[in-house]
Amino acid sequence: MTKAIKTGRRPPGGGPAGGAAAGGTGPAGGHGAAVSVSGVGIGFGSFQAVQEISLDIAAGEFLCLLGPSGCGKSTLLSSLAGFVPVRQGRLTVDGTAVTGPDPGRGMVFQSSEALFDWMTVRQNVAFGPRMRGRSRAEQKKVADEYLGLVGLRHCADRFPGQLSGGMRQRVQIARVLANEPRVVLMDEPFGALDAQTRQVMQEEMARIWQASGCTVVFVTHDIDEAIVLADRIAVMTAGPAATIKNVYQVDLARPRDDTAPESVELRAALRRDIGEEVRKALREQGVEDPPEDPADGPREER
Ligand SMILES: Nc1ncnc2c1ncn2[C@@H]1O[C@H](COP(=O)(O)OP(=O)(O)OP(=O)(O)O)[C@@H](O)[C@H]1O
Repeated sequence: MTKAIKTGRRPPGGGPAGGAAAGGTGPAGGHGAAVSVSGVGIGFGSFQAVQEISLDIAAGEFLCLLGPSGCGKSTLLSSLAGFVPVRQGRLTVDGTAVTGPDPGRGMVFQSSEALFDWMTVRQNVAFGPRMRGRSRAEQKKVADEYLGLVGLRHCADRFPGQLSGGMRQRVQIARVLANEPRVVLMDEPFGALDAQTRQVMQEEMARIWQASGCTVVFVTHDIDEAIVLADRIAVMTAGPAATIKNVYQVDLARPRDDTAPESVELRAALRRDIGEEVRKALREQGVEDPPEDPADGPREER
């Protein structure tokens, strides 16, 4: 039986649910790492963006971070990437403290401008292996392997500017995976795509994740996207000093059926959580009577 279970504020670091290829091996034999976020606070100057964040993410798990705009999702992801130091608490990957960027933690951004426009698609994907001193033959082999995984081997000799937005995002994902990361951090990677392409990319992402065996931390505004992709969904409170409001286990068979009663129930719970936080933020901004249903308020979630 499938079910969605609210596991509360500080869940134990249980393994992935839903029968995914958790901890499996990818095309290059990679596998996910366990990520621990323990009592983490992050700030900028006098501003405390997030505080007391604790999450244990199992090796090979797909965790979605969901929350109102500006609550600190990207900030937490940037700290996991090693770009922003934490002020309080500790971040570890397989028990080793995160102290800076590392190729073992790959980041996929919302904008595919991160690609090198003057390089072909294959050269973009081969960039990491090239930097690591792999031979030309190995670079090509790895690039073609990951381009195959994202369904773009036929585009290897094209330039990014000759591809659609969805294709460019797939190249970005292949480029990150070619570094054989054990953790992939994704910051609204499909946020700039049209609805149809986004849906296709979500299906592709589920397949790529299962094939690669990576641990994924995926930031999104989109409740439906989180339900399609996640083993667990961590909902953040509104900032400043945002923290984890609730964590939901998504024990739904893959591919996900968004009309299943459990999906409908989970969507309602997530909308309620986000709605409460959006209304709280609006009240703090001086809006006296924010709308009851978040769907009537700012479109921070779907
Ligand atoms: N470099 C920085 N300097 C100062 N404040 C920052 C910096 N980066 C982020 N912030 C602040 O930290 C808070 C969290 O920002 P963040 O971008 O992490 O939120 P978010 O949840 O990812 O938002 P969105 O969903 O809109 O992308 C915001 O108030 C933002 O203004």
